[in-house]
Amino acid sequence: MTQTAYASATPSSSVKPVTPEPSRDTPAIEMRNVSCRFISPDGKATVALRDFTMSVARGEFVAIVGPTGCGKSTTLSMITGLLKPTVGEVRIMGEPVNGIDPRIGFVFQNDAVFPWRSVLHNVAAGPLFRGKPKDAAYALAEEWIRRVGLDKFSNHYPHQLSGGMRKRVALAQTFINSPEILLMDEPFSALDMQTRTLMQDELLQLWSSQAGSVVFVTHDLEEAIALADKVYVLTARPATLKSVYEIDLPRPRVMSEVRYEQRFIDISRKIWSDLREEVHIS
Ligand SMILES: Nc1ncnc2c1ncn2[C@@H]1O[C@H](COP(=O)(O)OP(=O)(O)OP(=O)(O)O)[C@@H](O)[C@H]1O
Repeated sequence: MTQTAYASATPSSSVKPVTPEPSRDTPAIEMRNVSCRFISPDGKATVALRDFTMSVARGEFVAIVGPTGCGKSTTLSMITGLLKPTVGEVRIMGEPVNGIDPRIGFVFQNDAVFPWRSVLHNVAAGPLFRGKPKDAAYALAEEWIRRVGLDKFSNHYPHQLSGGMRKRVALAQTFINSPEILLMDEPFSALDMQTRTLMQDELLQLWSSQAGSVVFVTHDLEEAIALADKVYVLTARPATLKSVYEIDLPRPRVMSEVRYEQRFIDISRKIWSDLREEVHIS
């Protein structure tokens, strides 16, 4: 585990020139000295993020933790292009963010499933929307439904499924589009502990079968450490980057076991001592 001080983040002079076909070395996501300020209708300013720098490599799994309301979701919104930074720059595969990018997939706390569509129609919606022929889209949807263990529930509607099953639908809906970048905002926080552990295992299996990068926002430090290659710790609002930890736990990781390993406990203790100060401030 190595800790990188914020001040030692890569300087902006090392930004590589934009090329039509970025090399595999170009980070999937780069946020350089990004700040975000909201102005309310009565003119009050809220600084949600200040001078934030992050680089996510191809295929890397990054988790972001920080006190409530510090600016974690705001960070994801800027990667999606839904929100523009007030200051600084966000790049995707070496190019400035320009609107909604089809290479990016999302999974949020609330399931983005259509309640009036069956599991099959929900999972097929993405490929159909992207212009895939109907037969191919439904065949692919069936394949993904099988991969997330819902083959017996293809014709069920979301209200007939448990929270964990709906989350599986959400994962199938996202992974079917082979996203190069996956953004996850507290995706499992509404689930009970046991289902949550199963879903974390499932996520790691799906992620290791594709070459995508993940940015995973969570309140749960143990979840962040168990899943990620790197954990970014944010300060209390206005959030700045406090520290970055590389998580050197070997893969594949088994969620129900990894938390009991001594190395995991040591890493948790170290990062928690950093995060605790911020949670107390907020
Ligand atoms: N559109 C907006 N307009 C005004 N203020 C906003 C807007 N979006 C977020 N904020 C404010 O910016 C700050 C950061 O919000 P954000 O949702 O990014 O925090 P968070 O770390 O994801 O929170 P949580 O941990 O509670 O999910 C908060 O104070 C929030 O009220």
